[in-house]
Amino acid sequence: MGLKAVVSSPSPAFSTDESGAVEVTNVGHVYETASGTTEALTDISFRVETGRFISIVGPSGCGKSSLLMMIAGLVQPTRGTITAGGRPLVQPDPTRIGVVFQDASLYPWLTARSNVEFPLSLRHVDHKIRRERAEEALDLVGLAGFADKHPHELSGGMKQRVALARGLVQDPPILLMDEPFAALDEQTRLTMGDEVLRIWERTRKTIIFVTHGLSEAIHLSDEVLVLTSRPGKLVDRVSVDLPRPRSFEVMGGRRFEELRERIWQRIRS
Ligand SMILES: Nc1ncnc2c1ncn2[C@@H]1O[C@H](COP(=O)(O)OP(=O)(O)OP(=O)(O)O)[C@@H](O)[C@H]1O
Repeated sequence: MGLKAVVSSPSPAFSTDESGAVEVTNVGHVYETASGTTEALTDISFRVETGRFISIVGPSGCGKSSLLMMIAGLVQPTRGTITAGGRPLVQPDPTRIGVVFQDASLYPWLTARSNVEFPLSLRHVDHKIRRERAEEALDLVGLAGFADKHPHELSGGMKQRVALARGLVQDPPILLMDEPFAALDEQTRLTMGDEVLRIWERTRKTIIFVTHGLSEAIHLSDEVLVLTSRPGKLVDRVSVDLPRPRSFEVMGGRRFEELRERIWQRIRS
């Protein structure tokens, strides 16, 4: 089986497996454009252990997406270093890091299956294996019966599931998600959050999730990283000490409110 299912409990307190670890050390990024320079991020350092679910929150424009793009190897930091699985990433490598963006970015002329297969076709993976892996990934995201549909035949939530399947198809130990559900209605968003948790508990990938939703960040994560406004700096790491599964009662409780308040205060400051 390509997409490894792990049956032990999620969120180990300590993991010696380095494959899904992410280490960001003194990272900064300055964009240089014709109209001038923008310092997006400054001096960011943190480590994420294998199998942890981390969210990144902060005001608009504080550099959350830039940070994720750097971890993915899509943008190079202008300062500092980033390692994934103990090694630097000088270019995108979907076998090490899968990425899911807000916009599903599916090819409209391809079926769901072919969209998911696409990164494997680029690597000239054998047709039969490609198909098997794509179907396995679609199954994992709950779209087993929809492989032959085209994007226009799918709802917004289903398109995001296809994008998630595409991010998972090469079974990377690390998955980066940049506001993946921001364009969805609230109900679909909640369902998708539960889906991601189910997949995370089954596969135990390291997940780094960017969101504007503080409740969403608390609901999903082991830890929430809080960035300040531009240039983004890491001002707090909030450990979410709520039991899992995060039931309706847990999410409506006093501790949840305390965590939300702390994160909100840090963002405002
Ligand atoms: N390619 C680029 N060229 C120039 N400036 C950029 C580029 N990408 C981002 N920026 C600038 O860098 C800063 C950080 O942008 P980024 O998109 O990383 O922030 P963000 O926290 O993800 O924002 P949002 O929450 O609104 O999505 C912003 O001021 C943005 O305008």
